[in-house]
Amino acid sequence: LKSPQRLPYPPGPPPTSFIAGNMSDISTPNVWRKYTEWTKQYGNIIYLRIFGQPIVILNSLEDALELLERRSGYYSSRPVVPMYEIMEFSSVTTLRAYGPEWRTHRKVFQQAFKPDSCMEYRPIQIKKVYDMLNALLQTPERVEAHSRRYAGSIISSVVYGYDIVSDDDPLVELVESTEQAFTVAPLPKWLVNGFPFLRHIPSWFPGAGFKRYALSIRHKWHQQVDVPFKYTITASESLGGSHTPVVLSLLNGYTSEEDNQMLKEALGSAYSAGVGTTASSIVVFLIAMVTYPQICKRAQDDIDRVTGGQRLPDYGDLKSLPYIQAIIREVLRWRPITPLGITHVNDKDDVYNGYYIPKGSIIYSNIWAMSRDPIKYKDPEVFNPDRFLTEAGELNGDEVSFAFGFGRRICPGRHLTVASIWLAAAVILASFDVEQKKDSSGSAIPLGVKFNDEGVVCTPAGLLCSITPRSEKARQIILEGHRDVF
Ligand code: HEM
Repeated sequence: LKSPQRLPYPPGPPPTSFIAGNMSDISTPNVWRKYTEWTKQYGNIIYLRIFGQPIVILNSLEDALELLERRSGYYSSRPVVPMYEIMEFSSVTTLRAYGPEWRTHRKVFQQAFKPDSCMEYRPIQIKKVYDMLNALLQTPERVEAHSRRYAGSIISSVVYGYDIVSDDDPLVELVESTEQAFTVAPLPKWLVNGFPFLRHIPSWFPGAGFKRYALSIRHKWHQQVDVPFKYTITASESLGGSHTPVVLSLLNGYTSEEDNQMLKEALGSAYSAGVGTTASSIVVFLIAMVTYPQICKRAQDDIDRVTGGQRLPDYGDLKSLPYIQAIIREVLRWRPITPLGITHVNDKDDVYNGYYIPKGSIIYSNIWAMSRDPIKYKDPEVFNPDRFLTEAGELNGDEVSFAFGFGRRICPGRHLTVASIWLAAAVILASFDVEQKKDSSGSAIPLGVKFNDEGVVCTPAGLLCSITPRSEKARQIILEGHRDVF
């Protein structure tokens, strides 16, 4: 038998620089589209090298399932990124190396966000969705901020029992900075990522702006972990009511100093990982509704059939509204928020399909390419929820779970987020007409939306659209419901 090292690496473009390897190949916006294009030339598994670091891109679902799920015992670590290290983001659940501490984090997530636990959070989601509807009645043009607040206030209420009451809440500000740092820090534009010794430069040194930025983010990350946690402990007496915040319900199981720290970090990570992703998915849903008015109308008809236009839909209607569930699956597929997933690393040499995959390779799962599989998803650029329905109008088995990653590192917040997005979509459609904006002469105004094209997440911003109550009755339902739940 040949030793793995003697087998070829998977195919890929030749390096363009002796030292930097394929660096120039990957330094382009929307690089996931480029990787998808490359499959025509190199096949589904592509190999690159950057400053000597092996990189493997998995473009097909089958390969990702084989390596990242079936072999997840040794494909579940994360790369060391110097910028993240300086920020101390290596303590974020998402970025922790595979090992006992990461396992403790996952235990926290399993306890807090497993399907059964998520059922208990539904009253919070309902309350927060009324809040969002009310905000949309007043300032529909601020829809992106309202979606963010909806997503953020669900997590902060569930986890900390802390009510976010305004967009300039300090917790919101903190998480915005750390979220942005999470997405830009791994980019090759930071020299220190290619030359790790630069991390030792003192922050006052000329040209060490990267270090000052990273240290300021470190400080914010520590605050994000500590401040809301302390709030819950200090205010625990007054946080009675129907829901016990996750911090208080789990605290007794994490009493040692190390465990307590893990609990804090995991819950701080939930907030970081769950706000922008959920809010962006709601914005993608709105973009789809404005772009495909006939789909919006069909969904509204479906909801009216179930509610008679006399009330808002809620979780009790989930099964009666499969088309709305199909819309959410299509949202996840059409514009994946993490088009290249979160990178995995293998901790031992491996052989796959006759190719050598060296230990320590950085593995990208090209979720973008998987969502564009032309056999599974005909006309992949078209938003078409029907691809998730059978002829009888029932949901098929494709839950687009690849949008949430793979194996042991699969997104632990997926049950919560799908429920939050579904509810937001159902009540917005029940209450509002979501259409393209018109100027005073009646001409349609372009959507104005731009998707972030670099970094870890691909999120939309700048959406312009018209969101108006469907009727006086719809307005009344929101106002009365809002009064009742608050
Ligand atoms: C539409 C919304 C969301 C999307 C598309 C999404 C997607 C993802 C993806 C692709 C990963 C990487 C999985 C892998 O490494 O293979 C991930 C990890 C993670 N997600 Fe989500 N996510 C969403 C919402 C949430 C929410 C609401 C939470 C928290 C409640 C959350 C918490 C996490 C955490 C902690 C990880 C890291 C898991 C680990 O490394 O072990 N996510 N997510």
